Amino acid sequence: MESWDDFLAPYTQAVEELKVKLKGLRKQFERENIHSPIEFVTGRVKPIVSILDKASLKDIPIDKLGTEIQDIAGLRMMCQFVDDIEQVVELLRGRNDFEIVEERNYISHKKASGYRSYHVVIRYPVQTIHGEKNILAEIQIRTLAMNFWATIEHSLNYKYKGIFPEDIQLRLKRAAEAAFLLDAEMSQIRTEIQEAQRLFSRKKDS
Ligand SMILES: Nc1nc2c(ncn2[C@@H]2O[C@H](COP(=O)(O)OP(=O)(O)OP(=O)(O)O)[C@@H](O)[C@H]2O)c(=O)[nH]1
Ligand SMILES: Nc1ncnc2c1ncn2[C@@H]1O[C@H](COP(=O)(O)OP(=O)(O)OP(=O)(O)O)[C@@H](O)[C@H]1O
Repeated sequence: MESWDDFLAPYTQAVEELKVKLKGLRKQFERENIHSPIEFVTGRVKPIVSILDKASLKDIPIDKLGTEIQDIAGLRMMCQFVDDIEQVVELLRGRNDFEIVEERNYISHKKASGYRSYHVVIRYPVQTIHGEKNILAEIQIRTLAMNFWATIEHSLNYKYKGIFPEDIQLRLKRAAEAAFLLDAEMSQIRTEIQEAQRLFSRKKDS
């Protein structure tokens, strides 16, 4: 079997390239002075311990890691508003530098934990000195509020090793709903401000 360094090299390459490409989208919106549906982008290569944990949990043989674990290369795109998420997904669907292999909508179908995000799994071609290598990468698209909840829940989960007491589970679910309500309220405020601005400029013109 190849070394971890050799195995992970194309994933590292893909994460670096995709970070540049996806951050580039934000820059294009900024340059054209229009609201960017992308607030910021992060990426990481899955830590080896986490790959091994997932493989053992899901009974994945070592020679199938690249095909069975979809998030060895992971990107995350944070949006201000829930509506921005659909716009980002449309932008991804329109690209021709990778192929979308799966979409998972955990916004309309939230997870039992309360987790919300939109996941897009892509097949990305990495150019290597030995030719093209296709790898899978997972892009998670979420609002800042969804990210706030998921980040804290993830770090608490780590401390509790995945098994929360029931009352904590319930409170986390409620906190996820509170984050979702906050998203809805921010969208509503934005719509009202936009309507007021439209009325104001119409009055000015007449
Ligand atoms: N904080 C948090 N993150 C989650 C939760 N569920 C999923 N995620 C994120 O989403 C990824 C898994 O995405 P899924 O689309 O559920 O992938 P899967 O292969 O079906 O499921 P896993 O076996 O959990 O990886 C995880 O690696 C996390 O980054 C959750 O309840 N809390
Ligand atoms: N797609 C992604 N983009 C950016 N960061 C991510 C992505 N997925 C996970 N991370 C972050 O990378 C770190 C390590 O992730 P790790 O893969 O161990 O967690 P996980 O995603 O919850 O995995 P698992 O599904 O195996 O439990 C965590 O801080 C996690 O929030």
